[in-house]
Amino acid sequence: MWSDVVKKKNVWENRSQSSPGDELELPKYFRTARQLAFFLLEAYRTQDQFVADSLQQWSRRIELSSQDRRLAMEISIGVIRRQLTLDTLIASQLTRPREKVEPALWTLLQTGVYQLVMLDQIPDHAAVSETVELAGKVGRERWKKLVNAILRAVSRLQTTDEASVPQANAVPLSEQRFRCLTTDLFPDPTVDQAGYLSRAYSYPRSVIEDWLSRYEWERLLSIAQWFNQRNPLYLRANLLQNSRDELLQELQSAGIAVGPGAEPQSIRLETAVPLDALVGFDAGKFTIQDESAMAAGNLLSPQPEEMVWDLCAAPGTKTTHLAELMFNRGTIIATDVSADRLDKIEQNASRLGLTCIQTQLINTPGATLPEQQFDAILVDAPCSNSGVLGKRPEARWRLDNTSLAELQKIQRGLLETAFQRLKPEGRLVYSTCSFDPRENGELLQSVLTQFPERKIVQENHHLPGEPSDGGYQALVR
Ligand SMILES: C[S@@+](CC[C@H](N)C(=O)[O-])C[C@H]1O[C@@H](n2cnc3c(N)ncnc32)[C@H](O)[C@@H]1O
Repeated sequence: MWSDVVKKKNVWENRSQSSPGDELELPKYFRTARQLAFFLLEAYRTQDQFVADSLQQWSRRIELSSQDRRLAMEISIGVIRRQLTLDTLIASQLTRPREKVEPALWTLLQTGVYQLVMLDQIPDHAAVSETVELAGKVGRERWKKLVNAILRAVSRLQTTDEASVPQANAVPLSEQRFRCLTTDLFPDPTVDQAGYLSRAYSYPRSVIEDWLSRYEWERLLSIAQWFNQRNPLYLRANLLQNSRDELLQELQSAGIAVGPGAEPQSIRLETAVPLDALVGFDAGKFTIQDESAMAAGNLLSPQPEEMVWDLCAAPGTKTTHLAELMFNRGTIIATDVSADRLDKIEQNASRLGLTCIQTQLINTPGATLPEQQFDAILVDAPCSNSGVLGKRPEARWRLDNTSLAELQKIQRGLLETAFQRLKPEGRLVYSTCSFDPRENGELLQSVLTQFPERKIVQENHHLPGEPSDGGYQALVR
């Protein structure tokens, strides 16, 4: 899967380890949101397991209302995103060094502090008492005293005052809304911009320094905030099943707040809606896809009867878009290195009623690359995911130059292979969900020096939040 190509790195890896035999036992059933959140975070810390994967693995053990399930997701994803801010708050109230605190206890403190500081809807007394109680429920009575003391101390750090601009005592809550603390916990943003952004918005300092070299302060504040908040989701209407207007009307009649997006097929969901409330999904009327990703298919604009190669295709969100644009006529060879994820392309194609897609596993012994020449090729390369850090909470902690160098090698190899299979009059789209020029335009330009007959004819640069995910696409002829 895509994550195989990115060096796995656990941000907690330097912490002291629990003593042998001291492991927490996984509950038979998860019956509270906070308990589930805690174990999701522990699975991430100890096994480097993504929250979404643990949820899938434990689905039979989860006995929660959809509201509690959402709270568990909010806390676990929020803690992964905002851990540097939470750690700063916790460490400021501890008298002993962090290494002397059991790692699982630290996780529990993070969940409590997240509820105290970041969740307006949870009263402080509930955040404290529920977290203390959870310590007992996971069999760690001895943690209760410290949890109670630290959470109460963090609660006292908060004031009811809010600021509208960054300052050393201000925790960002939403765009131009900051919670003031009684003391300056973060670096002064007028003196150390990178230090403030890194600590208060929770990003590795090296990432912030890189962004600061490319973007002005105000824009960077918007980007840093955008990745930390809940943002609108987009649907792609399957135009072979219904027009966008028909789908808009159907969703509106079901009481769902929606509006048309900027791409011809896109629909913006104005509020968060559980998937099972979205009428028409099983019937193949739409796919969940960000608007900036839809732009890739539209840029390639494959035509009916063409021979198309989608080189990095799984799980097929873009492949199925290409098939819809071709009115399901012609051939799309959809290749990937992940067999499990290739199955997902077939499931998606079947749900959407698309039959022109042929999947093929590549890079395994005996498997070969497609032999023929293509009219159109999509290279949707594995990348740093820097444009989708909000949707992939773990990704911000994996952004570093070593991973980038590995990814660039793969991206270069994929592009070279693709250009060799492109008909002379053919067209290729290179796309990533990153807004880092080093794996976008700069990389493509350097590959094109080997193919001087090819030229970039259009580039889309999507900055995060303007208006949706960050990403890049280039059309080459
Ligand atoms: C950005 S994801 C593709 C998402 C997909 N296009 C979609 O829209 O659903 C990148 C994909 O590249 C695949 N991949 C990684 N290395 C590859 C390689 N050397 N050749 C082909 N695919 C590769 C990964 O398995 C992953 O599925």
